[in-house]
Amino acid sequence: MIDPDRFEEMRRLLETRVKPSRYLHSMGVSQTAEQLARIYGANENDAAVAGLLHDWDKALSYKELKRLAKKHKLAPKAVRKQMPGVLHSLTAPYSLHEEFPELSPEVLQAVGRHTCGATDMTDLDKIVFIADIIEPGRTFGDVAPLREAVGAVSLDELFFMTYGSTLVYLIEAGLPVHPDSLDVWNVLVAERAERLEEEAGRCDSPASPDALRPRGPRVIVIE
Ligand SMILES: Nc1ncnc2c1ncn2[C@@H]1O[C@H](COP(=O)(O)OP(=O)(O)O)[C@@H](O)[C@H]1O
Repeated sequence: MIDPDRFEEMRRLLETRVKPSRYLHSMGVSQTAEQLARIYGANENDAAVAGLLHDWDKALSYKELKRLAKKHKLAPKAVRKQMPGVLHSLTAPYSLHEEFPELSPEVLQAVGRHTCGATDMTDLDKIVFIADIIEPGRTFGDVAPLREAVGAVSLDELFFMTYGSTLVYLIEAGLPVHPDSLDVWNVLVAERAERLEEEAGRCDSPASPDALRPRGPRVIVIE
């Protein structure tokens, strides 16, 4: 738990570290992540802190990011060379741990996964990833359906939609995609198929045993 005074200190340090537009984006991600955590029952303090600090390493040059990524073995050479834009998320847990040793592993992990995700995302990881895309300051891409889906669909479904939209965006823009992202996507597709199958098993589809039961209140079960 980061207390309000410490949060305020982190906020001020971020403001002096990154450019104004990045600072505003970070404030938007922090607030959006906190709201998502409230809606989906995750830790609001962790979400607000991870959202605030997720772009901490955007202040570093590509040269420095590549050096850190190589030092900590965070990305293969092809990724360091072809898509240096993803490196800030991978290096940030190391930089933030040095700067703020009290940050929990959960918060550091969510920061580290905010760009490319992972095959085993926690709810906090998903929340920070989604907040980065849908915070109010984001104007690019078609984020409206994602914003409309908040609270109307499960967190897993919202993350599936958000991850898919970032991949579509990258491909349509002719940009390279991190090689691990296809693994992430395939896990999300498989997990979603399981969820849909479970849901279909619970509702009155012709294939479900429920559909064969008599309609109307013929039997009242009192538990
Ligand atoms: N899976 C991915 N593979 C390769 N590049 C990606 C991937 N996801 C995002 N990017 C790119 O990485 C950069 C940083 O993305 P991100 O961290 O989401 O944005 P921001 O730092 O503005 O919050 C962007 O240029 C984005 O297009």
